[in-house]
Amino acid sequence: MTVTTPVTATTPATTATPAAGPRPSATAADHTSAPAGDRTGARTPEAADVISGARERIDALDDRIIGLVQERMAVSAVIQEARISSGGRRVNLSREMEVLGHYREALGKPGTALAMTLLELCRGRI
Ligand SMILES: O=C(O)C(=O)C[C@]1(C(=O)O)C=C[C@@H](O)C=C1
Repeated sequence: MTVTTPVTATTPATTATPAAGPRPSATAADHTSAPAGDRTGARTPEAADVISGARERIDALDDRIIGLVQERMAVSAVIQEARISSGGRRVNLSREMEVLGHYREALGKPGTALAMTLLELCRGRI
């Protein structure tokens, strides 16, 4: 089986401190049909190696994504504080429509859901 590796960048996408924390430990379900000590679900050692390596890359990418989300939250807070201090409202719906459209164009319908989650992280629930 061939595993494609579309992401090749190795430089950090942000200077923000990655939010690395403890990862959940394996549950009993992870071990039901795999060799002892294997958490990949692979049926061969070769596949297990591919999966383990790719998972390390995913973990590193997730750390960068989390760092970018935290950076976005901080920048969004600057905007909201400036607007509120000037007498405006926290939320600007026309701008949110632009953000939603941007994500939808790039990622399709699930991109809209992702953008909505990001907006909620950045300005709270409305
Ligand atoms: O761009 C703004 O005006 C923001 O306040 C930032 C932001 C965002 O996080 O993208 C947050 C709240 C607004 O409702 C719209 C967008």
